[in-house]
Amino acid sequence: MTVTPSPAPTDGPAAPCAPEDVRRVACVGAGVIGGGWAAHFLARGYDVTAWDPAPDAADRLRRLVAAAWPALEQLGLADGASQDRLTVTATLEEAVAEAQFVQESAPEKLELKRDLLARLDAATPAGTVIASSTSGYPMTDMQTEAAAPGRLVVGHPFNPPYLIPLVEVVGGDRTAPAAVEWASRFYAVAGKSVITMDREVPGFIANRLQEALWREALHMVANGEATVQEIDASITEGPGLRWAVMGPMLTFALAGGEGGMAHMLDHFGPSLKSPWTRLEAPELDRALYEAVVAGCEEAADGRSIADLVAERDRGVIDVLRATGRLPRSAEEAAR
Ligand SMILES: NC(=O)C1=CN([C@@H]2O[C@H](COP(=O)(O)OP(=O)(O)OC[C@H]3O[C@@H](n4cnc5c(N)ncnc54)[C@H](O)[C@@H]3O)[C@@H](O)[C@H]2O)C=CC1
Ligand SMILES: C[N+](C)(C)CC(=O)CC(=O)[O-]
Repeated sequence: MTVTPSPAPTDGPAAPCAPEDVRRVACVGAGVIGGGWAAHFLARGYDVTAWDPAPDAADRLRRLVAAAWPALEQLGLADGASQDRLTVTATLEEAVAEAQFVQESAPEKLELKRDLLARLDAATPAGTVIASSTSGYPMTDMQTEAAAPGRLVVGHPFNPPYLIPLVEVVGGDRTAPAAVEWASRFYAVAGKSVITMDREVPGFIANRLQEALWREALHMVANGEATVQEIDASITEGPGLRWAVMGPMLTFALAGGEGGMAHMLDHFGPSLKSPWTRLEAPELDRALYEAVVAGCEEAADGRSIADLVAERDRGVIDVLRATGRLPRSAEEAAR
């Protein structure tokens, strides 16, 4: 993981301020992820301006932030942090007019992202870094319409951005390396755990891995080999418990006993040639779609989405505490 210092982007005017001096962040697109980002930045004591074209966006955003707030109080709010520091604006231009950092979280549609990033670039103070939450589009493909593409980066979060620390940062062909460095430093200052990638990779790192798992899960549902509930339990009762502590590489190194990864590879490496994986994604036809949706409803067992969000948030906080990423008690926090 690389987190680098904070020079200004090199093309065009310098960034208006150092990452440490940012006070005002704009969140553009305020659904699940934009709302989660807004909650995170508010909890970290920033002023947040937000814009979303949906007619009910302001109410929806305020509800999302209010629902996240108990979890954020448990994590510990920054001095001065308040939901009152959120301003929802009537136009995109107002949202970004005084922004020192912009996080774009609009729908995952390439043409929409291209146009929106160009519009943001035209409206945002010169030099201010603009990050996209995209889950997979390379910035090279999204920055084509912007007049100053050098300040556009990907800042890929994980749901919910106010609880899951990781953000993957990467630029496109026309991004100034200094903008990538500035964004990485800013996210770190804002309390995120940052992986700065030095090249564009399909799916970044974590989604590339998640998609491999997801593809196999869909194959198993499509072929009736496992139910939705069995798939979820196979992770939450199995490897998922280890993955919160140690990633897949070190976890498997331990599978080699005293011999570590070298023995693990000698022992199990040849089995990678077995046809365990199906590599091609299955056809997401109506039958598979309905099987997955019905399976999730069965797994929810009457719990609403709000119930599940609260349950997830409690669980993630417990895991963060148990693994020492958060203080376990008030005494430990004071030390
Ligand atoms: N949902 C997830 O788990 C994750 C999503 N992402 C990425 O975050 C971005 C947003 O995804 P979600 O929040 O899940 O979607 P969402 O559908 O919950 O929210 C999208 C929001 O964008 C608004 N919107 C529509 N057109 C817009 C425009 N032209 N300009 C600005 N806002 C517009 C919509 O009204 C909606 O409120 C996508 O790029 C997605 O790939 C990244 C990580 C995780
Ligand atoms: C489902 N998703 C591909 C949009 C998920 C992500 O991009 C990251 C996450 O939250 O797991």
